[in-house]
Amino acid sequence: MTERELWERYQRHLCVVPSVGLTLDISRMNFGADFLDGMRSRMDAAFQAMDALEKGAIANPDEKRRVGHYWLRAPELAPEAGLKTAITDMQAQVAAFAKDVHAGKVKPARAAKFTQVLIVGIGGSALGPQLVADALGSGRDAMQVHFLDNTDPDGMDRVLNGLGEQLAETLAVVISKSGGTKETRNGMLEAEAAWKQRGLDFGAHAVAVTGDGSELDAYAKGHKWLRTFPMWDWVGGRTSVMSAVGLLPAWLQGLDVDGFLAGAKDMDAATRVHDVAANPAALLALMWFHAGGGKGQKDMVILPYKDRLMLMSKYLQQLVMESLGKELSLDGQVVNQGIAVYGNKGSTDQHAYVQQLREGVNNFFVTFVEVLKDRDGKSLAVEGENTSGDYLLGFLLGTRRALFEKGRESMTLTVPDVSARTVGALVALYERAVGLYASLVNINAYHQPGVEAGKKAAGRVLELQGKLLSKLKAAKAEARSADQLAQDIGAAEEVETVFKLLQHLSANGDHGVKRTGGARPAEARFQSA
Ligand SMILES: O=P(O)(O)OC[C@H]1O[C@](O)(CO)[C@@H](O)[C@@H]1O
Repeated sequence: MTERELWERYQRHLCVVPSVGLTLDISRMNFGADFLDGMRSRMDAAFQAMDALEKGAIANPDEKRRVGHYWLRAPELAPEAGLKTAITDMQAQVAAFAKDVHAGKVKPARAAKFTQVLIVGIGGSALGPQLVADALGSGRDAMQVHFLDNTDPDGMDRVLNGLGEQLAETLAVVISKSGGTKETRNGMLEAEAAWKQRGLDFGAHAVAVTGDGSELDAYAKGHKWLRTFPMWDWVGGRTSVMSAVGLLPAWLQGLDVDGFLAGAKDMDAATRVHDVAANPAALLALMWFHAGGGKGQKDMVILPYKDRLMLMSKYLQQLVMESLGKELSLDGQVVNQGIAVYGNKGSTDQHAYVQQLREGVNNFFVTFVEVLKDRDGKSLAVEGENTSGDYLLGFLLGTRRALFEKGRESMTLTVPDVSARTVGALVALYERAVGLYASLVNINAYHQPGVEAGKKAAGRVLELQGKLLSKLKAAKAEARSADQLAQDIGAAEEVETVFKLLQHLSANGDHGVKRTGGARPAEARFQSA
């Protein structure tokens, strides 16, 4: 194609969303002239499924749940008055609470005000708040936000020790929809211990966001925490950033929550239309289908040319992969669907994996995210009249061209700035695209049965550890091999897990297990010290 023909193709397929100032360029995706027409009936069915979902149909049949994240920014569209009130009440509660915190009406015992927020959560109960905090935050925020999003002891030490004396002015926000996620429970207990160590009452520094009646809810109430805020079964964790999960941290940080919700609402209006050419979510879903043959054969590389959007790929990794990575279709057929997502930020990635994108295995499509506004205020001319921002665009366009020359496909999302409105709009755009794509490939986007297997297996590992420790204590100073110990606890077949457990126990002082003997598994001996 000549440059002129590409320009024509760019204009013909450019999807413009004036309400949020966003455009989606699909001209560098190599779909044929009849692709969009050929997909029309599938797409119509996807639109109808989405319409039904928004009206309150059971869109998550496996869990028999409704899917209501679109109502979070348009409560008036909720199918029942009770749902609408639940949302507006939640919005009012989190806003009022944050106001009281900022004003020092809700205050810690040993400081005039809360100045720091520690969010404890994982997956959808952390990724949204992390994206928003990083995209929109600054040193001038009302409160600074920190995260515990794993059960890694050293990771937690780093954050808690970093807060140090500031724990006295830190508000802990423990977020878990289910209220039973072990990583979050552990983070909460470790945080509680850190507060206690400084003679502080954790409950007077803590709030929870969780489902009514959950373990966390009971703990928070039982330990007289400051407040609990609701989470509902009709909001999925990975689409919860506009529930109290994301709104409470954003309010506390002092971000433009109204703009965030308004951007999403405007994007919802734009992506609700059944006209594919005008609907960027439909076009995204169709391009994903085109690129991967409806089977996820190509990975989605998310490349925002903006530091503030660096967490977008991490956020979309959960949204896309937990939603679309499914073994079974809605009809129960084995389909093993999914699209792998990765990325970081440009132009940084041009000095890392973009080499492979241009010359290596062609198993991906790129989504560039271009942000028109470089910075607040004027820029320095770094070379001639060129600014750093001019370079950033130059690198984006250069990479887009270099990839296209080698037959590697890309799309470009262009937004005016990184503002609350834009981030809200981007979240809403991808939420809708994921839902539509799921319909195109006939899967349930709203459950995550695969995650349970790993959780169950982890439970078994910890059960084995309990047995092992009892045995080691009973055996006192007698050194035994992993094989012998596995037999001792009636788990001969699980000797590899037993060895891994012993290796970990003996590397840490917590349980008093000592390792002697050789470096190879069969030579190692373990005993209670
Ligand atoms: O909010 P919760 O219930 O703690 O769950 C956290 C995350 O864990 C998952 O259930 C997966 O294990 C995600 O879907 C969810 O976002």
